[in-house]
Amino acid sequence: MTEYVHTAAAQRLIVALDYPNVEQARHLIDTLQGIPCYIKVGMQLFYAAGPEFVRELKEKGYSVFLDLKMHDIPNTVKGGAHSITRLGVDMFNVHAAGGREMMKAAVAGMEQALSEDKALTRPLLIAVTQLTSTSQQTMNEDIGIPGSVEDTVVRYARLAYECGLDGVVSSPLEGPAIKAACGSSFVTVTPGVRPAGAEVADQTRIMTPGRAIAAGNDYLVVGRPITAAIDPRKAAEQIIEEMNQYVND
Ligand SMILES: O=C(O)c1cc(=O)[nH]c(=O)n1[C@@H]1O[C@H](COP(=O)(O)O)[C@@H](O)[C@H]1O
Repeated sequence: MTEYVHTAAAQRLIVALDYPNVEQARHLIDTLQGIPCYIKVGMQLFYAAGPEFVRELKEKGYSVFLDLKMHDIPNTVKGGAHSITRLGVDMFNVHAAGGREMMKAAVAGMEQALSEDKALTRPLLIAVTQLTSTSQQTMNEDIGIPGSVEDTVVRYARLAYECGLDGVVSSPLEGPAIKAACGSSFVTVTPGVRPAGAEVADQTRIMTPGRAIAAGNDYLVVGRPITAAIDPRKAAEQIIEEMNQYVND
């Protein structure tokens, strides 16, 4: 098989399979065949399709981000991280707002699974900071966290770093401040990506794919600009081409 033309860029695109059933998810996967992108399975699909579909994606050779955003007491999150790691995913996440003990418990659950099954590869464990749908006003007035979104995101990122996590989910806007605080190898996974002119919908902190990569972010999460496009493959390829202009390796 010939290698995909923009492999390095494609591997940094995480396509969010936000679908209600396996049939629709499989259809998109078939449409994207040959593009070496990451696939994200979130709550909607996982609660409908379960771990079996995650295994199917792994068998098809995809890198999988299981986005269940755990946020619970440390013991429960430890158990969740253990079960998720055993599934063999490549990336999963918890909410940084769960705090230090909860994030350390997630690391412990993951490490326990890795020590029990040496065939597993260590996944990236990522903390959600402030959701990309959250505006400054919502964070200050509804959630009740004072200050700027960027300061809050960086505070969460530092905490996640101290707890031994591999990176954070944030908007692409905060990527440079996170890297400055936690180092360039601390991974930034950034939803809130919208090609110029695309429907913004419920996202508030957004950037275009090219700018998000140029800002130094590692992975871009894109859902509806691909899944709701008339031609999803073309939409994905256009995003990858735009990313590719700023990818150096
Ligand atoms: O953890 C995530 O993936 C996530 C965090 C966040 O702050 N914002 C956010 O949009 N996401 C996810 O990223 C995807 C974005 O989808 P679109 O807005 O359709 O591109 C969705 O699957 C969200 O669940």
